[in-house]
Amino acid sequence: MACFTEFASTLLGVAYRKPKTFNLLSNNTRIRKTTLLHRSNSSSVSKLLCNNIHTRQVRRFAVASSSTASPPQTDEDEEVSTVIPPDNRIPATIITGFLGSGKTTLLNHILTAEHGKRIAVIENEFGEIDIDGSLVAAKTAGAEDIMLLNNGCLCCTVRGDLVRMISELVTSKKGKFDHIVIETTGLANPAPIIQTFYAEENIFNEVKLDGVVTLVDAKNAARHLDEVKSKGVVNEAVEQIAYADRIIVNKTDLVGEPDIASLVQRIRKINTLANLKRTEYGKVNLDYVLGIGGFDLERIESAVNDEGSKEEDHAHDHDHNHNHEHHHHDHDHHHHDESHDHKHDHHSHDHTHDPGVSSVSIVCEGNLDLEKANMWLGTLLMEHSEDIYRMKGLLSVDGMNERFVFQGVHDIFQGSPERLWGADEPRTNKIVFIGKNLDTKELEKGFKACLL
Ligand SMILES: Nc1nc2c(ncn2[C@@H]2O[C@H](COP(=O)(O)OP(=O)(O)OP(=O)(O)O)[C@@H](O)[C@H]2O)c(=O)[nH]1
Repeated sequence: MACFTEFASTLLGVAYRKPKTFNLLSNNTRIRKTTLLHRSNSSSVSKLLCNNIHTRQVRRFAVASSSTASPPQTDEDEEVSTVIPPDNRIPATIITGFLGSGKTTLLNHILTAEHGKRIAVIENEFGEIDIDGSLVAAKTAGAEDIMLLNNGCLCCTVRGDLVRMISELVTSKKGKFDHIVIETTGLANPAPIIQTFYAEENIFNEVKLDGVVTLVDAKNAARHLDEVKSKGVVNEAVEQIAYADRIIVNKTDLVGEPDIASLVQRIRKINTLANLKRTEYGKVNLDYVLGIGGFDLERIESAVNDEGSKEEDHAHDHDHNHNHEHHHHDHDHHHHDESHDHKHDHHSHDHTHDPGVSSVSIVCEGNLDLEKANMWLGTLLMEHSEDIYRMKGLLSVDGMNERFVFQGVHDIFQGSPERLWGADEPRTNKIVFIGKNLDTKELEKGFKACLL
């Protein structure tokens, strides 16, 4: 717990201080059962991702010291394992999506479907006080609990309320529900909501973020994505797609195939990590939206491996996969840069179109030099964490027999050694960044410079 306090205070104080160097990985040969989560540290050398923390089959926060030296080995250290410990916290799913995209429709579908899960709902209806109208089905279906946040938007003013509500659920109703679903307002930016799950000790210890599900209105989304915002103002429609683990292109009954196809293409350029489905009235299999594991280190491999080829249950699956095959086989890196698709140069410079939100992937065989990788990734996070919305990766570090998996949201970084590399398995590094103004060439160059 002390560890978390340390983490939390670091977390609050870090934004304004920059370290000279930054250490992410430590090259100890002993790998322990541990899942680490760090936020950028103010010390001159800060480890985000290391394998020498004294953690014994528990999941907890940790902030590494300002020294690169390993702690003394104790008897405890004899127990060495590469297994990421089981996570029994209550999963929480965030449903987001632009105004009218079908969030409540999906929620009703979740609550009325047969899945045997007892679900607690937190609904953020900005300015509305009546949940009866929108969640009739939910109420009659017997959602375990429906809590309403209606005095502001979750992403702006009522995060404290969210924390209180989740705390209330886990203290007074623990054991009475299996899953929390949070429906945001249509104008919410998911980032602060996601960060709540990591920043609040009580929540982090009891509840794990399962995933972000983003509804996209097949008819109106393109217009929202195109919307020009004042400088510094985010385009929520773009942000909601960028942070998603699951994308549901809804209301497909209202538009023709060409429009849907071009929207899907557009979405893919923003977020190559998320799975995508097309639906009418939010009708998806429940396991598509519950039990996602979007922030689980255990699932990093499938996320980065399937990247760019994850449209499900659709006749165009084959074409889509085919189009993306070369990403994994023909090149050692690739990128998707939305900015190439937009011709908004004529906009006056005090307006921005958010064209820079895109995905960048690096896939490259070889072993990373530990020192260099630390420096590169650490500096990247310190300097660009605001622009890096999400990232996932699987690394091959020289001298480390285990694969190293990590995921991050802005300056929150979580990583762990995972299973051993197979004897004949190619030691391939894979990293996917989703973010704003990502400089593909710089990222590739920086990464490759870390290879031995
Ligand atoms: N034609 C059509 N209408 C849909 C579909 N999905 C939802 N709707 C309708 O679209 C309207 C908006 O749906 P909601 O589920 O309330 O959307 P929402 O995202 O919760 O809306 P806000 O909370 O206002 O942001 C409702 O009238 C739904 O019945 C669909 O696939 N096709």
